[in-house]
Amino acid sequence: GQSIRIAIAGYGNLGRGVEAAIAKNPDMQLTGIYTRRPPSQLQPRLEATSVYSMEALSGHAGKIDVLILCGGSKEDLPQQGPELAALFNTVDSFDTHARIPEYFASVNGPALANRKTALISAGWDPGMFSINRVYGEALLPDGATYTFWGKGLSQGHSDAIRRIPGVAGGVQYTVPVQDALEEVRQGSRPTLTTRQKHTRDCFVVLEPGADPEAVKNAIVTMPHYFDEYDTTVSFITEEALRREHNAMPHGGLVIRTGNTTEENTQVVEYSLKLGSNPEFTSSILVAYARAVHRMHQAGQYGAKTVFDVAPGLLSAKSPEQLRAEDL
Ligand SMILES: NC(=O)C1=CN([C@@H]2O[C@H](COP(=O)(O)OP(=O)(O)OC[C@H]3O[C@@H](n4cnc5c(N)ncnc54)[C@H](OP(=O)(O)O)[C@@H]3O)[C@@H](O)[C@H]2O)C=CC1
Ligand SMILES: N[C@@H](C[C@H]1CC(C(=O)O)=NO1)C(=O)O
Repeated sequence: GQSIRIAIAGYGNLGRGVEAAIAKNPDMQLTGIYTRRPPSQLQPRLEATSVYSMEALSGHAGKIDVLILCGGSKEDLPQQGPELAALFNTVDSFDTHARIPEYFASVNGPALANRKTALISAGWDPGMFSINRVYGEALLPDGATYTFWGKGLSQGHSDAIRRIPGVAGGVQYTVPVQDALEEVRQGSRPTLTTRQKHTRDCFVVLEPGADPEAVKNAIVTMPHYFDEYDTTVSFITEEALRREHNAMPHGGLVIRTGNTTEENTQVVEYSLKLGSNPEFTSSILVAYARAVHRMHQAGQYGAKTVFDVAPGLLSAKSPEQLRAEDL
């Protein structure tokens, strides 16, 4: 049938990834990129991609089936999510876990009032890891769940660093504590605090004249991002950032160890090894855009999470094909 018309709001790592992911999905077409910067400033991946200013977006509501929000979770999505869910069916990757309940409510109101479908917090964590945490708990009620990330580049934490006054650029790597990972792998089901599972290493380029101590303090005390972790902050040049920190690999795993009887232990593991965090995340957002389009057509309005999406809706295959080929 008619291809699904996708647009991108915000053109950073995710925006570029969504542009690439759409090209891998023949049932979808990219109608345009919308940016808060002057459109002429952007070099889209694909020459043919139309770039518009964000102001043009409201006038284009009739030609977009799903708008994928690629802004930063720290400051962009809290404003753009609720605003755009009033006008479009949306998918976003909001990942400030502690704030998801309030964000869900802020998006649900405008989406319901305007009979739109808004999927929040898609991606891999939150997203695919969330689904596997729920599978683990539901399938093995007597057990323990562990999530480990990295070593890799967290886009959410890198975005949060870049929003600090005086910061010109920066990245954050998440490092799992090997001993903790080993303890879990040996099945001893340890109780581990946030601080015992990961450390965070930040590399920051300062604006001229910025105070390193003030920036370092703003990072290590940042609620929901760094305050519960042992965090290092290193100051580097713009040149070093470009040369040594332009790859965005990541990965991680969700482990559920449980007992179905006293004598039988079961272990479920879901793991990711990502060459590019943004491209993988974007590929997930595009698959969920297919589901959101179908959920909207079925009259399922309001804010949704990945817990509300039947897996079959993600696939380009028909239910009949899925039953015949993948069950
Ligand atoms: N749930 C999950 O598993 C995951 C979630 N995420 C989330 O995705 C969010 C976005 O990540 P990411 O795409 O890496 O963020 P970026 O920093 O690359 O982009 C964020 C926004 O900043 C603006 N921007 C981008 N580049 C520039 C630039 N050179 N100059 C000025 N503005 C710029 C863009 O808006 P505009 O075009 O309007 O200027 C863009 O939408 C993260 O904050 C994170 O929370 C990321 C990975 C996984
Ligand atoms: N949301 C994360 C995706 C994963 C990575 C992560 C971390 O390293 O803390 N937490 O969740 C991101 O923005 O990259």
